[in-house]
Amino acid sequence: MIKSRHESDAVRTVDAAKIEEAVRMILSAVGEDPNREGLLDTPSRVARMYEEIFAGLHRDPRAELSARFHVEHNEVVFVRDIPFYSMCEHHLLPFFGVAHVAYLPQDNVVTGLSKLARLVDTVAKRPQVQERMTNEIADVLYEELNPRGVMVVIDGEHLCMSMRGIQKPGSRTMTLAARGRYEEDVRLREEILRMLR
Ligand SMILES: Nc1nc2c(ncn2[C@@H]2O[C@H](COP(=O)(O)OP(=O)(O)OP(=O)(O)O)[C@@H](O)[C@H]2O)c(=O)[nH]1
Ligand SMILES: [Zn+2]
Repeated sequence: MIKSRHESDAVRTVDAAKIEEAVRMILSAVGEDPNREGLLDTPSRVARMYEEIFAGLHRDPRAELSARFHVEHNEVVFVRDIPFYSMCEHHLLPFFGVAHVAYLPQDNVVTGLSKLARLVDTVAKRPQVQERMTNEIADVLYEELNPRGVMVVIDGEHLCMSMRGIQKPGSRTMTLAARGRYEEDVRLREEILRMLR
């Protein structure tokens, strides 16, 4: 079961003053003058930005799947090409791309299509690695909606591999997580992969 982080401290929000202080320290550590005109508002801007891009730390991904309804449909529901932006937890640089989320309903119970995109968003907006993000989306959907199967494919580009280090822009990382019927049945997985081609 995936827990929302800080469950015991639901009101905890970003400590803007601490981020501002840290940004000023980084600027001065890299040899900049944090007091020059162009940089004066940067620490508070960065604090607001972190509040936005790490907002998923303060949301419970399970709560995103609150909408449930019955539809006469027991075949696959597949939302593909959901754009996401996340932050690599090793370098605090963005990785971004698309997530594809499929599930096989149980007893005609489905969730709202937008809720799958909300789930991707909440899990992405945290310090992450792509593998864990893929697994968290699959686990939350499988545990909360109780479908017969779930499959998640993520296709991401990591700026820590593009703009620094090994410097391979355009390289893409694919990760896959399968649960239930998708874990057991290779033909079901192939059906999803065919739809992605
Ligand atoms: N498995 C995985 N690795 C990631 C992800 N994002 C970044 N990394 C890798 O994390 C690794 C961290 O390796 P380190 O050797 O500790 O850090 P580094 O010296 O900056 O490594 P280089 O990126 O090779 O320069 C790198 O190989 C990154 O490519 C991710 O989502 N999943
Ligand atoms: Zn990285």
